[in-house]
Parts: sequence; C-alpha cells; structure tokens
Amino acid sequence: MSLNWGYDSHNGPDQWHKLYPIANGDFQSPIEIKSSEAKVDESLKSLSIRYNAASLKSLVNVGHSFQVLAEDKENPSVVSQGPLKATYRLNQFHFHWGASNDFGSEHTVDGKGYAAELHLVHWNSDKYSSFAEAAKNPDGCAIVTVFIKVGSSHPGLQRVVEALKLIAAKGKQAAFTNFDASTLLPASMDYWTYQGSLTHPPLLECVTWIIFKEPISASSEQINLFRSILSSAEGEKMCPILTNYRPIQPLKGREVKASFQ
Ligand SMILES: Cc1cc(C)cc(S(N)(=O)=O)c1
Ligand SMILES: [Zn+2]
Repeated sequence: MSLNWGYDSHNGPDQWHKLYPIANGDFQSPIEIKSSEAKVDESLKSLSIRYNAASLKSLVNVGHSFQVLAEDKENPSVVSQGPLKATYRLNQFHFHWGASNDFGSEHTVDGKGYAAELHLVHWNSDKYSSFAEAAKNPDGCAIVTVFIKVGSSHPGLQRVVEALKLIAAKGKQAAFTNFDASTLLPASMDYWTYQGSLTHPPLLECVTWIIFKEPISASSEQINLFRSILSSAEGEKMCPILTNYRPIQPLKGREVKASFQ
C-alpha cells in the first residue's frame, strides 16, 4: 500500500491538510515548548512506567519510519499516573529524525530542536479495546517522548540500530524480542505535558503528550543508522529516509504543564 502522504515537498506536512483537514485543527502536534510559560502543576503525580521486556516482539519498516511493535495482550507494558487518569498500554515505539544532527526532533524547547525524538505510544486499555478505537478519543492515547541529542553512544539504543539492517527495505519485518524499553528513558522523570495529536496522518487529536525534560545521548553513528533505512521496497530504486519530522504547530491557546519547578 503506497502512502498518500510523506515528508517530501509534494506530499509533506504542508500538503497534509488537503486530505486530512484536521491538520489545521486546534489540538495539533508537535509544538514548541516555551519552558518559562509552562505552568508548574504541583498536583501532577510522578509517572509510573512499568515496561516488560517480554512485551516487545518485532521491528518493522513502515516506509516513513521504523517501529518496534508490542504484543499488548500478555505481560503488557504500561504507563499510568502522572497526568493520566487511566492505565495506558504500550503499542509500539518509533523515532523521528532529520537529514542532519542540527534538527530532527518534532517538539522543540525554547526554539531548540534535538537530533531525534523517541515516541513510546500507549493506548487507554481501561476504556478501549484497541489502539485504533482509542485513537478516536481525546483520552485515547498517551505518548511518552524522549529527546535525543548527539553525544556518547547509547547502549540500549545499540540493539535497536543494529537490527535496522534486517529491515532496510519498506515492508520488511524482523523478530525483536526481550528488549526493555525503559533503557531508553532518561534518569530524570521531570516532564512537560499537554493535549495534542498524532504527528502524521490521520493526525487524530487523541494524545496526552508526556515529554521528558532531560534528553538521552546517542552517537552520531547511531543516529546516522536511522537514515540507513529506506522508504523504497526491495527491487525499487533505493531511497533513504533522511527526514520524518513534522514542524511545530500553533499552540492555539493550549496550556503546557510542568511536573517540576
Ligand atoms: C499516525 C500515528 C500513529 C502512531 C501509532 C503514532 C504517531 S506519533 N508520531 O504521533 O507518535 C502517529
Ligand atoms: Zn512519532
């Protein structure tokens, strides 16, 4: 199935509104986080993240990124507390990046972009029976987000980037098991949170965003391996995925809360 959207000039974020009018909605993501304008909310609980290495099963090249998929029936990996009023099950995680290390994250902080951004995608399994059903509701999804800056090599990320050679072409899938996603989280649990949307089509406004203040570090070589996967299928002209981030969207009066001073 060829995508009707992408990140090129002819099918990229500026064009998405033609097929997905919600692209101009009031709760779109990503956004710029202006740290001085975030409202410290003392009532925000600390986040409870319980990841189970048995949850993750496979790695797939979806043509615009790669995803590590959870089998979310048994041994679910879950996030709860923090700004959330329910328990949210891990569905998958993936990354966004750019053609150079100077940009590539989707959210920005005080005008600064990071080299890449990790999205750990969860759905409200207390209220809904699947991610697809949850994504139709404002309280349906919770995406835990970790910024990635260029620095020392990240041991946890190394297993992920080494597996990318197995899924170089679009549509390729490989087993990826026994991986504890909590190795990708920063030391500090301080976060910002706001209500927004999925950051590519269908752009549904169903997400409680939970964005850690502290980035993790990855080496330039590790981030460069993200750019080694292809948007082309086997046998087609090889086309590396050099960029897959949506630019920041208007805040439209939304409040960003901070769990920290
Ligand atoms: C369309 C879509 C689906 C999923 C699972 C996740 C996203 S994102 N990039 O907002 O995390 C977007
Ligand atoms: Zn994403």
